[in-house]
Amino acid sequence: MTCFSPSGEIVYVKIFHVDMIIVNSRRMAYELFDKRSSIYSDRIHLPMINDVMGWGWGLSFQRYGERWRRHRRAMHEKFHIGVVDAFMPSQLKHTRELLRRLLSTPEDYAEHLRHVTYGIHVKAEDDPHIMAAEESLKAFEEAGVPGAFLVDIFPWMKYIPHWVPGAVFKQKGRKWAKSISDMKELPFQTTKAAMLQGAADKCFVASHLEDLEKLKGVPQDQEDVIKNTAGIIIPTGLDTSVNTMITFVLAMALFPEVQRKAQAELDHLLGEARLVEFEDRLELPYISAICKEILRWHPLLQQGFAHATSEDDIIGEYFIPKGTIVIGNSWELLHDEADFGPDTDKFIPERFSNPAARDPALTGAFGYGRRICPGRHMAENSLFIQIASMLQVFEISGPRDAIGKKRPLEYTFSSGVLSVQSYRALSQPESLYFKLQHEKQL
Ligand code: HEM
Repeated sequence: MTCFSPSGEIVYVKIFHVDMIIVNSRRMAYELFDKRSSIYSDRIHLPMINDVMGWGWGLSFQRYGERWRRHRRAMHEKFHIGVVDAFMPSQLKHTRELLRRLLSTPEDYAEHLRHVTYGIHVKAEDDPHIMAAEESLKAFEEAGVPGAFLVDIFPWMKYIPHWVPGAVFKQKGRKWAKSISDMKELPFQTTKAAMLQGAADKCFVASHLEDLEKLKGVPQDQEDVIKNTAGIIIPTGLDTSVNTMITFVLAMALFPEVQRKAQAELDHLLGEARLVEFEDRLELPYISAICKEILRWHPLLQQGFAHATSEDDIIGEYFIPKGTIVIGNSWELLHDEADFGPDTDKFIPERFSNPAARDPALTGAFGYGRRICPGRHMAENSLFIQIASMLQVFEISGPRDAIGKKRPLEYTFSSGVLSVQSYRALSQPESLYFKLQHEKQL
């Protein structure tokens, strides 16, 4: 069953016994996710992810309440806007490494982005931390769509033993559960062991554990809270940041006039004197506008990440029962011409020179209300330094044929929880050009 509010601002859908509303306007998103945030900040319990795969410890899947609040606080303490600049030296160092890697094998740009995004000391190939996180992410891609597994509709199925013929979901779940557990345990144990030897870098886990030693009267399970929170950083932050950068590479190949304008801004400020740094940000308004336009033009989570209601509610004449899935239609909000000016399907960073244009980060690109992405300040810093540095050093262009003639650029975006650009096509050796502009500085 489907019904629309007269204005189309919300759409109500019922699938089997599941109630769902889709929020299509910024006004309604503000009304529900912000003004009524105590009702609209829950998540539904997905038996496949939480019980079969054992991922209930992940902040993103936790129900709204005291447990979630403690995990969210642990995240906030290290990533809020007042402290996040502490990551800048490491973000800069890894961006420089990205440039050097791009210089040697530009065709592997997607891999290089993946490798340097976090600044964890990963081995070049088959790093166990990254492999566990990537397996878990693949599992999430499959299981994160509500209803993808029947056990989400008939929760009693979670009791079926894995050896029952046909219980494929249980066999998959067992396999994924191992990667999900490794993803949480391995980095935590590695850091703890390094701390004991006095050799740990200042990182999320080390800094929390140091604080913990000094604090008195903390709950006994606080170490678990730290471990759980650390364990969710890679799966929530890695694919989102890397794929946003891959969208940037695509946009630069598709819109060379934007790239030229950005490079002119960088050249005017820095010439060949030095490589760009965080301190230059205020003097690079066009680069900052590109960062915003990347988040707006093709948002990675087009339908956000589903919230749920924790109490019954009434919107106008509609009754919204407790347990309703609530989806913020981020694509719609980020393409609303009333907020972003004309031609919102086109990549036009100039739209942000109008002071009335909204900030995409606060219009759905990072989600909504109390659940809004806690890593967004760190992500925005990463985007800025990586985008500015890549534009300063390379010219990015689309595919060429054997004699160097430009070929049309083909690309697709997937339609899963994350709308990921198919970079397989783009990363064919001959297909993307990174022409060097300022090698000396590397
Ligand atoms: C460009 C990069 C990123 C994008 C586009 C992005 C986007 C999002 C979105 C749309 C949500 C769902 C919010 C909601 O439920 O309303 C979210 C949640 C979350 N993000 Fe991000 N994110 C990014 C980077 C990061 C990074 C770098 C981290 C970690 C350092 C991170 C950690 C998280 C966590 C833990 C949640 C779950 C929050 C909760 O359920 O309370 N994200 N993100």
